[in-house]
Parts: sequence; structure tokens; C-alpha cells
Amino acid sequence: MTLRARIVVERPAFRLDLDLTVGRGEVVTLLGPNGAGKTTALRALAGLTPLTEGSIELDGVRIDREPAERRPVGVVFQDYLLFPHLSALDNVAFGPRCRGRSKAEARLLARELLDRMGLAEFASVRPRRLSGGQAQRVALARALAVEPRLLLLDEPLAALDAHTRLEIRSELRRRLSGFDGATVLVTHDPLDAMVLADRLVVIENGAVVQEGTPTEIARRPRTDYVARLVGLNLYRGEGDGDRVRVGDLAFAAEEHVTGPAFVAFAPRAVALYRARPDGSPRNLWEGRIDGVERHGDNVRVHVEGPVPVAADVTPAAVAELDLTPGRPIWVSVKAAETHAYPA
Ligand SMILES: Nc1ncnc2c1ncn2[C@@H]1O[C@H](COP(=O)(O)OP(=O)(O)OP(=O)(O)O)[C@@H](O)[C@H]1O
Repeated sequence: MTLRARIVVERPAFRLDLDLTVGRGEVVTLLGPNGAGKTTALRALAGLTPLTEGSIELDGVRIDREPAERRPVGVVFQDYLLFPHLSALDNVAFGPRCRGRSKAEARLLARELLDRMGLAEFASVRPRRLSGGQAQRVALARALAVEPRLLLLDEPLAALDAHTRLEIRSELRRRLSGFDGATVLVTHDPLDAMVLADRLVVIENGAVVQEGTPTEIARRPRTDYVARLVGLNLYRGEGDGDRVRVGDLAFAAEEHVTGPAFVAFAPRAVALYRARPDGSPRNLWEGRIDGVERHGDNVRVHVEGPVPVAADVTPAAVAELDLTPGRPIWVSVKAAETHAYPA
């Protein structure tokens, strides 16, 4: 493990108590409602908030007694906090300079990083002339410039508009997968969490309530918050432009994707049938009822099969469908309600 931490921060009306381990190259997302303690945890890892108790080890070495600027940690803040009066290049070169690199070395390193982020031609541009996505890449380059072994990102997509967000989300995932240290990311957006994380750690009121891969968490929520949060079926597969293959299934979706792809749809987009439906709707397969539970005014049906799926049906439909666990059932999802995007 690269990062091994026990983070305890006490405040008059709040206590954060968190065990966190993150492996090499792993992206762990801290997910939780407002006030859960996510930012506090991140700030404690960065050395910006003191620990009340606990310790933080990176590659077996304790870093929690080191001041922030001595820790091998890179941080991307929510609004990036780029220095407005410095060019993109100097923003990125700032960290290495502070850590004792010569001006020429720091600028060389910064230039390489900006190149890697596809920002070579923006090196001399000041932050206010960058788009949200570009500013985020500069902030990521700046965090990586100190050659961190731990990368921390606080709501890295929050400053972007909804349209840019989709694209930047996939791009950020690719960039994070190229980093071989440990990454801890904080968000309260479930889709960001699902897409960006190898593993989710859900925190509520300063404590971990659930931990696992996005699929595990989505399949078996343990708290109302998590259940509401993951109101999505989500799979990872391979797109051929027309369909996205997930195991034995090939999903037709609204969007066309080639290469590694996610497929997502809401449980309310899923229709269930006792017998194979007439015609040949796309995205159709046979499964077996795994479980049934109340979900707001509806009933959530879990179906096992080639992929596990959650379907929301009305109480009236429940009677018609005979939802006994183990019973075979046909599942279909409209392509128009199925979303695909690059993984
Ligand atoms: N500087 C501070 N002094 C005192 N209390 C604070 C301070 N910062 C945060 N808190 C409190 O600590 C708790 C955890 O806050 P924190 O910002 O870590 O939550 P969060 O999960 O990041 O929430 P959000 O998603 O709203 O950013 C909250 O009750 C908050 O009011």
C-alpha cells in the first residue's frame, strides 16, 4: 500500500475518524453528503489541517509531522487556485521552484507537463484566459509538478458547466490512470465518483459507512444516502461505435462510443416482462429475480443474469409480474434511455 492513514480530526461539534488505505496507481474517491468531512480529510492528508489523533504513512514513512510544503503530495483544489498573475507555465513551475529546483529545471519540467496535458500552446497564457477544462489541466499539471506520491483532488469537476463536465470527466480519468502514486479524490457527485474511482469510500457524519468498487456499492447500498446516490445501473464495457459490449450483452445507446466505455441507465428505464416481449426491442435479455425492495413509491427489483440490474416498477406491476426470487424474467432497456460514454 502506498497510503495508509488513520485520520482523526475533532472540532467542537464534529469528529472525523477515518481509516484509509490506497494502493499504488489506485484512485479512491471519498464520497459523502455536505458536511460529512471529505474536505477535512483531504486537508488533513495535505497537512493543511492538523490531526487530533492518528497517523499518515506514505510508502511506510510517516508524513503527518511534516509541514504541508515538505510532503510529497500534490493538490488540485476545487476552484484550482491558480495564481492569476502568473502564466500557465509559471503556475506549474512554482512548486518545483519552491522545492529547490533551479528556474531552468522547473520550467523544463513544467513545459513537459503542459505538453502531456495537451496545453503546449497555452504555456504563456494567464489563467483568466483559459477555459474551465484548460484551467483544470493546468491545476493537475501543477499538482504533478512536485512529483507527488499522493495526489489529492477536491471536487475537481465542480467548477465546470454541465456540458464540459462530461467530456472532462472521461479525460480526467485517463490522466489519472497515467499516475502511478496514490490518488484520493473528494466529490459529492455520484456520477463523478462512479466514473473516476477504482474504489469508493462513502463517509457520513465523519465516519465510513460503506466501501467498495462502484459496482459493489451500486449493487448493495447500505444506507439511504448511498441508495439514493447510486440511482443508476452502470457497467464498463467496450464500444464498437454502434454498440457497447458488456460481457455477453451488446448495448445500443443514445451515444456512439468506440473503445473502453461506460453504459449507464436509471432503474426506471428498465422494463420487465414475464414472457419474451413481441417484436425485438434492443437491449433485451433474460435474467432471474434476485430480490425485491421498496423504493420510494415504487418497488426496486434486482435481477441477476448476464449483468446485475436494478429495475423500478410500480406496485401495480409487481402483482402482474409475480416477482418471486429465482423466477425467470425478461429485461429490456430502451436505447434512448441508455447512455454510453468513454471510460
Ligand atoms: N475551519 C472549520 N472550523 C470549524 N468547523 C469546520 C471547519 N471546516 C469545516 N468545519 C465543519 O466540519 C464538518 C465537516 O466539514 P467538511 O468541509 O470536511 O465536509 P465536506 O464533506 O467536505 O462537505 P462539503 O461537501 O459541503 O464540502 C462540518 O460540520 C463543517 O461545518
